[in-house]
Amino acid sequence: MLHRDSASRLDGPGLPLSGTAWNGDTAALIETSHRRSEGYGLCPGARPDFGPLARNDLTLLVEQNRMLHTHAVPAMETLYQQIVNTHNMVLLTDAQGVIVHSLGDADFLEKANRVALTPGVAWSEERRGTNAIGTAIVEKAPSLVHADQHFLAENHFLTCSAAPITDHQGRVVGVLDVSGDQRSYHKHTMALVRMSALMIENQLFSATFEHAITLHFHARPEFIGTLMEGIASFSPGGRFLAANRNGLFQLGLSYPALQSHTFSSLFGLPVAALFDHYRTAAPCLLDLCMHNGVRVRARAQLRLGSGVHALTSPVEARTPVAAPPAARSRRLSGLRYLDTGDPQLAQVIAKVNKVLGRDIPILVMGETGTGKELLAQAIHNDSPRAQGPFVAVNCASIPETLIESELFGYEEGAFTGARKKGAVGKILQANGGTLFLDEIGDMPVSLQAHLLRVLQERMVTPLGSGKSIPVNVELICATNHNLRERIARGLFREDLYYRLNGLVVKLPPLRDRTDLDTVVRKILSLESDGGSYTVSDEVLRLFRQHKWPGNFRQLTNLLRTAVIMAGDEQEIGLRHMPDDFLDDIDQAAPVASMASAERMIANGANLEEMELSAILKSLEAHGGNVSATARALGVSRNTIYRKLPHLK
Ligand SMILES: Nc1ncnc2c1ncn2[C@@H]1O[C@H](COP(=O)(O)OP(=O)(O)OP(=O)(O)O)[C@@H](O)[C@H]1O
Repeated sequence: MLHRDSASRLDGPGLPLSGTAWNGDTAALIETSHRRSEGYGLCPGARPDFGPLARNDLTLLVEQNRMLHTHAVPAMETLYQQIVNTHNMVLLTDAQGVIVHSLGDADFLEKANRVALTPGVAWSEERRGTNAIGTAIVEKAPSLVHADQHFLAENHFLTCSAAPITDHQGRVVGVLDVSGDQRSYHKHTMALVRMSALMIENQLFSATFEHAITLHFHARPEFIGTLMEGIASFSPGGRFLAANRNGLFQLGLSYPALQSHTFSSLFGLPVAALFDHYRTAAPCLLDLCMHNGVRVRARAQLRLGSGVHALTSPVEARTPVAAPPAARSRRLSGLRYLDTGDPQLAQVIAKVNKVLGRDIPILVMGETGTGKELLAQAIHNDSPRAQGPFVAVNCASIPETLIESELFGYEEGAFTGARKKGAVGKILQANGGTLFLDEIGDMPVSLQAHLLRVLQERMVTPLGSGKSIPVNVELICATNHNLRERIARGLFREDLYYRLNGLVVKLPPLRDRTDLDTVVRKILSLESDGGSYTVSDEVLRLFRQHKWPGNFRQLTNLLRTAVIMAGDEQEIGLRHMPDDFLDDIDQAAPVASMASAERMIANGANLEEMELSAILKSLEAHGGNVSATARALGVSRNTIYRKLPHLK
């Protein structure tokens, strides 16, 4: 019997895992494969002598397949433990079917050697006729070749189950196979091989996309973290990079089709919202709606720079947020980058420049998203401590019970649940560099005295320890609260306030900035990796009128989406704006239309032309939707059709 993968697609493309699910047209497949074998000039009765590779060539082969070998061996060993003493062996081949590694039962090895089931020997169809390895490569699907289904008579004593191992582009990079005495055939072997191949594929995927944002998702939360989960990777800017086999299946798109997608176009959320989600105290699984309307639950991992940061704890989540991709961080690195022509900001930068390296604590005030953290990072980068660490702690996102140990660290056994060897607190981690305490206004009052003591004594005493450690950090704090008001309400210690506010600077909200045009150009260039996108005059005018409650965060996300929407068009127009922005604009429509009407009157337009222009603009803003346009303008759909009959 030869079976090809025709598994039910209920749970995923590589599953279900029971051995009963293969019901392909096996006779036809065998026949086709046998015909191919004849076409290669092979003869069933022949005993071809295809000797293994010389030792040096085998070493080279293993080296060429180093990554596959490294990630496959642990899975092979686990698989072998399942079938030990069943007269079988586990084999790994390269993409051409040459055996790279093998593990086997001693009593079967002698027989296996007879037919050269050993490293260095090729098991492609061209060399050995119909066989599970070679046929899996040709068919790009799991294959089970049993007894006399093998083309060569000398292989009839074998039963072989093989599954191809593919990379993130669906290319076969190797084959995993279990071969044994045909009398030892077991219907579950194929399922085990398929599971192990999937495990290897996922390992390879993780290693390939080590420095990417990775989303683990499934419609059923209990499948996250299992072989069934979909995995998709994105660049730090949100561009789709790759998905594993189950990820492609759940997304319902091929790898080439996914190339033009982003995190936001696939999961309906800007990638920055992912960061924000994990800034909360106890991030739960994300609830996302995919582009095809299917709801999935998800967990994200951010792997930027060195090390893996699972976005499951607020502290871990914070560090990567402060570590944007290399190119971007360079451009956003210094205070000069932030000076884009707004006089209020220029003053902030001038003040900050004067205290750089003077050991004066800086308190940055400003609404959410005005760039407080970016300013703190720029101060650090321009300071004499630039080579030291920059450690950011968001006091609002760490649960009250954890903040003390996060900041001050703890000794082994300091409290129930403490890690075996204790932990170094954030303050000590920042030693020699800068400690950025974001949302300082939210720090619990009970801890404020402890922090004040550290700042005054410049010594940290980890929880549960009698030893104080000297510490040298530059402190920058940020808040969007009015701290004086909090002092009056007894929520913030006055003595700490005076210790923190060496220099107080206030970042202006985006709506008050006079350099919006430059800011937009800068963000567009960043978001398109140096591309030459521009925004239309009309969009810029609306930007100037908008209140921007989310400030830079909102503008950055909006332009990121708009760049993707614009694609090859270089000018971003209203039609590229997200719906929620247009809804806000619609509410401010009277102001907008009055401004354009004034301009048109100045240019000598008559009433009819102005009316037509208003309709066309509204149509553009509503993506050509006549009903929405009519609603926004307070006229009937018929009126629109009467004015623009070509729409009918
Ligand atoms: N001047 C700027 N130019 C370009 N992008 C900016 C600028 N300032 C801030 N941003 C972007 O806006 C987003 C928010 O910035 P940041 O986290 O520094 O703001 P914040 O004031 O600390 O926000 P929050 O109070 O919510 O923590 C980030 O993605 C940042 O890169």
